[in-house]
Amino acid sequence: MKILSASQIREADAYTIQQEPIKSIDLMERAASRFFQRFVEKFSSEKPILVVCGPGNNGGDGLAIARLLYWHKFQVKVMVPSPTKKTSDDFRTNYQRLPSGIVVLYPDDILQSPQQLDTVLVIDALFGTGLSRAIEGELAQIIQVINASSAYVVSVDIPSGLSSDSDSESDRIMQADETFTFEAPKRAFLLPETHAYCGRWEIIPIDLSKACIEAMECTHFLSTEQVIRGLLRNRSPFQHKGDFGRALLMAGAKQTLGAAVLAAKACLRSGVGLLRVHIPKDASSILNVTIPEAMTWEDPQADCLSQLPDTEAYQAIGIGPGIGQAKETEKLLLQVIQQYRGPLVIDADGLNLLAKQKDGLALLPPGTILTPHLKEFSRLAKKETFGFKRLDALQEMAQKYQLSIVLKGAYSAVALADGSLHFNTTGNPGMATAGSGDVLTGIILALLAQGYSSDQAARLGTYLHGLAGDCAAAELGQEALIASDIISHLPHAFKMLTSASNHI
Ligand SMILES: NC(=O)C1=CN([C@@H]2O[C@H](COP(=O)(O)OP(=O)(O)OC[C@H]3O[C@@H](n4cnc5c(N)ncnc54)[C@H](OP(=O)(O)O)[C@@H]3O)[C@@H](O)[C@H]2O)[C@@H](O)CC1
Ligand SMILES: [K+]
Repeated sequence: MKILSASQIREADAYTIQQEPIKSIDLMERAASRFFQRFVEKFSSEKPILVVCGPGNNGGDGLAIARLLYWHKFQVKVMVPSPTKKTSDDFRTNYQRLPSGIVVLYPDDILQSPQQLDTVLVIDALFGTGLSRAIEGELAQIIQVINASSAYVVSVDIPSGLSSDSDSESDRIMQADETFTFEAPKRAFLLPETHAYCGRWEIIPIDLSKACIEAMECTHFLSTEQVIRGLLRNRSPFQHKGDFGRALLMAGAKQTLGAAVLAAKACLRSGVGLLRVHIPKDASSILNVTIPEAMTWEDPQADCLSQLPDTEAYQAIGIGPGIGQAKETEKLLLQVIQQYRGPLVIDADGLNLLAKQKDGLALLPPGTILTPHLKEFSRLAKKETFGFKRLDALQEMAQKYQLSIVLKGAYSAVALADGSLHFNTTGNPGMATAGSGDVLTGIILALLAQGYSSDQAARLGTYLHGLAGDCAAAELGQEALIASDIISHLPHAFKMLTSASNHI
């Protein structure tokens, strides 16, 4: 699914108005009535509602929503900007259409007695995608008092003050409990710094022109179930284990063999034909007992990995989980990068060792997959960035070095060599636990060995990892979830993807 920028949405609005054709005010009515339909499915008419409206079309939506609620017996008041403020045409039309029974308040009425907010549900229609600067004055104060109150907040299109495609001033953003957004998700919903402002969000379709949206050039996408399903290959009855690839996993050091075990189990649970694990000396017995399905290759050293095994026989290599940062291991990583010609996935200390090199990224073969979390990404980029700037840096890195990079977190962002960014839609906070990243490496390694391209393996692997985590959390809760639970739910995740549709 495409994630449109604010200007692309404006373009789609304008195209729809012209081509459908439909008047702007009628498109606003359609948006308001779709919002209203969803709102009444979720909320009863018992709680009084305050719709806070800004001067533009988001405020116009708010006024139309207030009218529809009033007609359906909700107790509703509206707040509009002071009369001296400039308002949009469609705002004014909907202001004129407001039934006389609706009480109209001004910002001062609320600022003078903010305690009234504690007993209402607020519908936030102050600013939408037309926000062009930080909010100031009375409406900034309104946001602050609503955030300080115990009001439940449902935002129209986007939390007011949150810019959909660029960084925003954090003290002037409405903190929504829910956001009903029109037609397409907004980028700010997916970033670690801003996603919390939206609360739970959902898309309200308003039938903008499909032809227009399809024709739009886009760089940001949501990895929906439908898209991911299209990536997963069917198995034919005549395929044998040789068809599903041989993978080599280089993982573990003396104190961190668990990482090797987790990555290896996840790899085997993700469809690989054969797996060999390169581990430190004397660790074979542990691996043989915990994962009898895996073969091992023992390094001459007992503390860390130091020597390159014969890599010829493998379709893909995964390196990093638990390997530590010993000098010998650093040398080994560089040998792998420079000598191996198949696809690679690099994680954890593999990334940290890479970040230590002067220009480590330039050494990577095109198509390599990196799976950093935020801190590892900063180390690779050699600078710390935040919000949209981090996203830009991610896109730039993937494009410049022709890599697939999975930036892990809520809505993990998968940046591909073609400059596109794909936000993952599965996963939950229970997965922020030790070993979770090792599991992801194992899954991606298995997919690479099976012949998935690196951009497919990065997106599909990230989705499956999150989906298995969601299955585990549904059964066990988020708090008790450990990385092994993600692995044990991988079969459910694969089955869900190959059976009936459940996720967005
Ligand atoms: N037909 C359509 O297009 C549809 C649109 N829809 C709805 O419209 C919303 C977008 O509407 P919008 O473009 O009017 O922008 P919105 O965010 O309401 O207001 C911004 C206005 O305020 C101004 N302004 C900006 N920043 C400011 C600030 N910090 N402090 C003070 N003022 C500021 C800015 O004007 P400026 O001063 O920059 O000239 C602008 O006039 C969208 O989110 C959706 O809800 C739906 O109905 C579907 C159909
Ligand atoms: K809003």
